[in-house]
Amino acid sequence: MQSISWRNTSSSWETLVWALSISALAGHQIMRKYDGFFLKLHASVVLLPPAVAAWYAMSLQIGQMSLVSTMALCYAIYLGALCTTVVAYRLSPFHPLYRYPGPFWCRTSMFVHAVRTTTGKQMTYLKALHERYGDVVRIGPNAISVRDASLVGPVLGPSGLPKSAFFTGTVLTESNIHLSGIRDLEEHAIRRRPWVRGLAPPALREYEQIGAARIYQLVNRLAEQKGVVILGQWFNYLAYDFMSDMAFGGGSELMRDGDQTGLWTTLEKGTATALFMGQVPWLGVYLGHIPGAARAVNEFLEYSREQAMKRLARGSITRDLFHYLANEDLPKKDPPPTAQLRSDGLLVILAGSDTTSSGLTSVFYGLMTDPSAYACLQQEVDRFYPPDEDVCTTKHHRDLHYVTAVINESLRLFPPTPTNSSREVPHNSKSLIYNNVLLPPGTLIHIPHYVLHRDPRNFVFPDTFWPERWLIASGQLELESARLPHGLTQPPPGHGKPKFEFVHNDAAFIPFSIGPMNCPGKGLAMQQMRMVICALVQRFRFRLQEGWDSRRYEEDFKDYFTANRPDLPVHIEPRY
Ligand code: HEM
Repeated sequence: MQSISWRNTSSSWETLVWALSISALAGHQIMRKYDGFFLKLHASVVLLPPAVAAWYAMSLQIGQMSLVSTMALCYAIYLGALCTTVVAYRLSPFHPLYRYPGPFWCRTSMFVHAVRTTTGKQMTYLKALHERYGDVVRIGPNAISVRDASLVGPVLGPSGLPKSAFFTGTVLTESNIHLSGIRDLEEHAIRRRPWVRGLAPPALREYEQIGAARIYQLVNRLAEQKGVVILGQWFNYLAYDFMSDMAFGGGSELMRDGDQTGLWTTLEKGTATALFMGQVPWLGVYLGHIPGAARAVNEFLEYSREQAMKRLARGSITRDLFHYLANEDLPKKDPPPTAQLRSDGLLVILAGSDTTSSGLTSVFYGLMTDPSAYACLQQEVDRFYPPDEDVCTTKHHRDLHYVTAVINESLRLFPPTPTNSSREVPHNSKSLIYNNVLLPPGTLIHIPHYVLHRDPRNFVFPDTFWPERWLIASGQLELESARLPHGLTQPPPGHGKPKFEFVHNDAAFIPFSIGPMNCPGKGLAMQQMRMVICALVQRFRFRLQEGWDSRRYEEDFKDYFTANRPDLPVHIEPRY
């Protein structure tokens, strides 16, 4: 009798295991079809089947276990089957990205890559992967990284692909998302219009005074400093104060008061968490529903939202970027909804401050580690901005060829967004083929700037700071008469060309990205960087702190979507 009941129990469990396994297969198909943010649906798929199975087992008294043990067993069986199904499919030849090589574990879950990003070394990791596996590497179940410059145009250009959900994950919400996270191409184009007006050349001329006031303040503050000065930190403060002027008509005085509330630390902590969430956006959005989760990101988001609300309440005092974002330049047009202004105000700070500051820090690092490049730049600045010339007039900017070359070279070696955000082939599209690379629907494509910029097929001496390459490439300087990178010498006149092939691929230089979702702030960032360089080089002489190992810059340059960089300790001497 006992053996019959045992057999009944065991066959009932068998049935239950089968039912749970089949539910897991169905659950996987539902997840694949509704791959996005469907909290209730996803929660139902994950939680309901084992709960039903446990209730069934308890009601038939299968196994005679406690409720907790029955539930635990049903969840273990179901979730085990679900994970096995998902992983087996992702590893199988039936997966559309099976053809692409890449690390084994990356194929199983996007978490594997997401964890990698927490080291801040995503850019060198991706570079190493490309060196090992080739131009197309599978870095996630549905994600590839591409190192082929010929794909930049098709993927990012005018008829390129929409953005992925990366930014949705970084800001922990899919509602009221800022411009950068809008995935629908038409909606994105409409939302971008005020940004384009507010960052077009006529508007930039209006901002010159706002920018100049902050730069004079920086020069005065640096003149007061004694001993070692952490230059990168001053650039952070400058960029943040300036972008707060642009976004909120003021409200930040880091250069005057220092970072007393730890705002910059919050920003840096926030970007690290945000980058992780960007890789697994569903997790970011779902965590966003839990109060207290992802605190570092939330603190910064809240701070910026508060500033935007204050600015809205105050109205315009000067013509800043917010003036355009709020349609104040088009009196007949209604202002956008407050939620949109709040999220776009936040984007001004996020997109404009850390990036420009990173670019400036890399420029000064490059100059101080290459004294002859510093001397060339000094000469150019002195020619256009002698001591009695106002450094904040932009009238000479178009003639500052060497300054521009130094900026380009710094952004090439140390792009402020080293790996960029990804694009996605829409789920309802057909497979695309670009230059023999097949992109099935739902594929995420990363084109990491850092990797393209450091590929010797795109730039000769890819790891060397050599501003002259930009002048040679644009025909302003002959290779035969150019200063060569450190350690190389020109053959004497009449003895032919230097013994290397000059390789320079402008299409692979994308620090501001390209296409309809590129950086609309490029003009403002370049204007601001030129002003700062001229102002500082006109007034001071910089040198690295003795004993500071300059290799640390490369080693400690980190990719948390925007780049964290070493502090750059320097000595400053006034020139007059
Ligand atoms: C050196 C400085 C800067 C660099 C290297 C930089 C780089 C970038 C890059 C690479 C993107 C494209 C991201 C993507 O493809 O998803 C981007 C987007 C953006 N940047 Fe910048 N940026 C800089 C400064 C600025 C400034 C000063 C602003 C002004 C507020 C700004 C505003 C934006 C905005 C609004 C977007 C989103 C564009 C869109 O989605 O249509 N950036 N930036």
